[in-house]
Amino acid sequence: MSERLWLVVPAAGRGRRMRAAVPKQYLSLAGRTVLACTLARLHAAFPAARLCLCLDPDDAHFDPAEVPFADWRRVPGGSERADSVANALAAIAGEAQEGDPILVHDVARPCVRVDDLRRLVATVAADPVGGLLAVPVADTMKRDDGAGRVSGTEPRDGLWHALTPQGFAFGLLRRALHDAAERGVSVTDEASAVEALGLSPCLVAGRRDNLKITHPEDLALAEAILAAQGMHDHHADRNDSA
Ligand SMILES: Nc1ccn([C@@H]2O[C@H](COP(=O)(O)OP(=O)(O)OP(=O)(O)O)[C@@H](O)[C@H]2O)c(=O)n1
Ligand SMILES: C[C@](O)(CO)[C@H](O)COP(=O)(O)O
Repeated sequence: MSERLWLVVPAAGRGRRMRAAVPKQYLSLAGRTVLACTLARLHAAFPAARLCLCLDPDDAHFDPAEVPFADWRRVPGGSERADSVANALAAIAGEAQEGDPILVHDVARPCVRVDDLRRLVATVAADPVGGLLAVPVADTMKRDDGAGRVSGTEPRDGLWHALTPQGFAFGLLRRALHDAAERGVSVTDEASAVEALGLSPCLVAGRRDNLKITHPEDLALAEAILAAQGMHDHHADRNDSA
């Protein structure tokens, strides 16, 4: 499976909400960078996959030594996350087959577990549309009134947090992102572009500790999660990157 698997890792963001001196993918985590941690997890799960790493063309922090994959390429990021992913798909258009599985995973999600990665790939490989890792909402959800007060409580039955990775066939995903861009539909994940085609991706229940490092407090959370995950995945990562 992983021989023909393409991994697209959007890593061209500026990390504005993190308010750090460098983009958040280059902050230190578990003795490495966030980027190195995330790529190590992906490589532990899919060592033979082909990696498209979306980077800001002006990225001055990237170190190619942090990439454990044998077959990888750097792809210019775009103005939005969806543009970065679309650029990656355009970069492999001459090699990828319509049905090739594309797995898109945020570089900002270094705590994803190898088991979840492999379960998602196996599930979407057998699904006619594709799908995403997600977790059911566990908190009561409030909508604000724009002035810092509650305007109402949203029903949470059937509500999920979309995570990554998200997996779809190359042809479908490229068409979905192109159509969304053509129609001016803003999408913040791959699944919403596929939904805009009228399709329904499958939800694959994942772990709640698949945190997206977004705000300053998230880095310490990620450190604690990786420590709590112990030698299992961490050992696999270390073995992988040794
Ligand atoms: N033009 C962009 C914007 C984001 N990303 C990537 O998409 C993922 C999710 O985006 P987000 O968490 O919003 O990262 P940033 O855009 O860097 O954060 P912010 O919105 O706070 O600036 C990240 O891995 C980020 O690097 C990307 O590849 N290209
Ligand atoms: C793709 C994603 O991680 C799913 O939750 C999320 O949509 C990314 O959003 P961001 O604003 O680009 O971080």
